[in-house]
Amino acid sequence: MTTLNFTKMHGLGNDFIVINALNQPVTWTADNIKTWSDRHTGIGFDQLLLIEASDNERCDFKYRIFNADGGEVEQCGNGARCFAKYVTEHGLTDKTSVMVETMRGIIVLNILDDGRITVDMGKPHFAPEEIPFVPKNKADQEAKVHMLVVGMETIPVSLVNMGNPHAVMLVEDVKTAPVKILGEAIEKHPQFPQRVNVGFGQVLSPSEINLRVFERGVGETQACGAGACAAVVAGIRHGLLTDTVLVHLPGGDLTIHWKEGESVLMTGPAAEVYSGTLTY
Ligand SMILES: N[C@H](CCC[C@H](N)C(=O)O)C(=O)O
Repeated sequence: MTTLNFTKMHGLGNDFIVINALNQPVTWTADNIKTWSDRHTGIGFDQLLLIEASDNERCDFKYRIFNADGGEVEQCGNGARCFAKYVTEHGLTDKTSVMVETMRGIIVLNILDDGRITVDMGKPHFAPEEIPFVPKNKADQEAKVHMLVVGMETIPVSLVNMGNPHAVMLVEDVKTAPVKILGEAIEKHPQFPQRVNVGFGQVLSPSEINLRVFERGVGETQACGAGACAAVVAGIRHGLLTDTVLVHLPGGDLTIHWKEGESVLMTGPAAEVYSGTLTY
């Protein structure tokens, strides 16, 4: 039998297990992750976060992210805040600004005096090949809003890569949005070769939105940091939002700041729940 020490954490109800590979040997399979993420047969989580050493001398750590379905992905905003809380409160660093190597590049985590964390999530990208998204034709290639054919419906979506792919749509009321049905259909839509995270945004004012996210490889989560960044960036690009927006997610609120040409900054809380030992 193999054992693994883990710590359960969450960012606004988007929940994780954090595994420190700096002080224990770590080997697993995608099937192990699927079992562990199950809320009946395992611990239950949306993503598994792995702490490793970075080969980049500018970085303090390497941070890897695995969805509940076992797939490794490029970005996790709520997870980044939990990562920052973990490495500072478990004695892995005494810094309050931590540079972390991820699959998509370097992110910077800043712990604030009030315990919240601001994450520099990097710059958004929009070109179809950067999402990635396969356009139907030249007009689709150049569009700012893509008309996605989903069954008998045509859904207008804005596409943003935050390190990971996001398709964002506007809804009248998040409470009645068909998140599961449309989320499932769009996540696996053939025009997204790496699948996609699907955001349902309701504009309340130029500085405030409601948002629900159906996450790639997971399903609807209580919150999605990268999804909040993607929704705000899309709203700003369409002239609907100002450069600093309060995002209300089912699990709580995030503050997102972005100006054209800059990195997206996300600020919010992180919580530790318990530590335990996996045996497998
Ligand atoms: N929950 C994460 C996003 C995970 C994205 C993952 N579902 C993907 O496949 O990209 C967040 O707070 O940013």
